[in-house]
Amino acid sequence: MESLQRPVVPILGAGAVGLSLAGKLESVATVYAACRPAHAGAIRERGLVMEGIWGNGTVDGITCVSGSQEVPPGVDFIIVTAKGTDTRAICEEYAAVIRGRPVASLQNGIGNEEIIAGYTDTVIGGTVTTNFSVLGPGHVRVLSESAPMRLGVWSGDGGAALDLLIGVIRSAGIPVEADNDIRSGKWAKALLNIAVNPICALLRAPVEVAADGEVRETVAALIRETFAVAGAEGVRLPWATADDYLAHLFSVQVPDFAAVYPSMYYDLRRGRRTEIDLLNGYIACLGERHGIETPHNRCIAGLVRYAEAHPDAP
Ligand SMILES: NC(=O)C1=CN([C@@H]2O[C@H](COP(=O)(O)OP(=O)(O)OC[C@H]3O[C@@H](n4cnc5c(N)ncnc54)[C@H](OP(=O)(O)O)[C@@H]3O)[C@@H](O)[C@H]2O)C=CC1
Ligand SMILES: CC(C)(CO)C(=O)C(=O)O
Repeated sequence: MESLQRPVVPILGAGAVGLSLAGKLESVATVYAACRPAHAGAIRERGLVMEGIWGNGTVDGITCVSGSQEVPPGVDFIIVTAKGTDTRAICEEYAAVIRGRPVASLQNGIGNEEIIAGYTDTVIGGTVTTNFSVLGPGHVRVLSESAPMRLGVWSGDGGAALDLLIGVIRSAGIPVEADNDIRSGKWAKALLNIAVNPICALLRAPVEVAADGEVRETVAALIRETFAVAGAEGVRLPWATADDYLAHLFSVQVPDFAAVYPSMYYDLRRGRRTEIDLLNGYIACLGERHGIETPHNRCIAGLVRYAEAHPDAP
């Protein structure tokens, strides 16, 4: 069957992550990238330009689309890489493509899979611990891979879809592992984003700032509060205590990403909404529900919301 040899994969919300993935998957799959017109125009004209650890060069053969009518029926699986603030809107826009098909999310934060599950039965949760950025229209850069991609069935009868997805991603040369508790996996990835994304966005600094003597205690407090909330939610994190995770953060993750800027930094720089309410804002909200104090997460979420609302502030 042709689709088994060269699966058909729409990527919804193709920016830094989605275009990089499209560029990599193009060698093994037929890729449709739902992206903005500026990216589509540049890619149609001269291909996708990639640089960094996923390869340097120009990738031809990605089909850019601007609506569900441009995607053929019966796709193999869909990957969502829009910001969490756009998940519902892009699912609505591509509902006809999504319905009845397996859909994977590679987004950060908590809550995307629940939204996607409103549009299809089989949802695959995912995490990607690599740095991606957009350098210009149809031009992306990939840096600093700290852990393999992780994918696991979130809902539905997704075992076969998960195997296919992992096989395709692996054959494209991307390190990937199955995760049999992807709910915890999403929280485990969110710890990194809760720790560094808002701090780097507000301070306009790369990830190394998280280890600075003036900042480190705030990062530690964000994580301690998150562990307390995760415990109340019954989430089993891979680290027994907040201090165990903080040791990993400061010895592995911050050094791995020291020189790069997280996605939230680019959101604020570009005057876009951030994912703060799927990260620190979400922890503050859950903390309130459980009667757990989360002053640091509440405070930093408020600062990010202020910065979102005042994009021209010096
Ligand atoms: N960047 C990174 O290093 C990493 C990011 N992530 C996560 O991956 C997700 C994506 O992040 P990232 O790639 O950085 O974000 P980007 O903003 O670079 O990419 C998302 C793209 O989707 C576009 N988009 C949104 N809605 C639509 C639509 N309806 N049709 C077409 N295009 C649409 C956006 O356009 P517009 O901006 O105009 O709305 C944007 O170009 C986030 O959840 C992020 O947290 C995870 C790991 C690493
Ligand atoms: C891992 C990291 C920090 C990579 O940039 C990320 O997830 C993000 O930017 O949102």
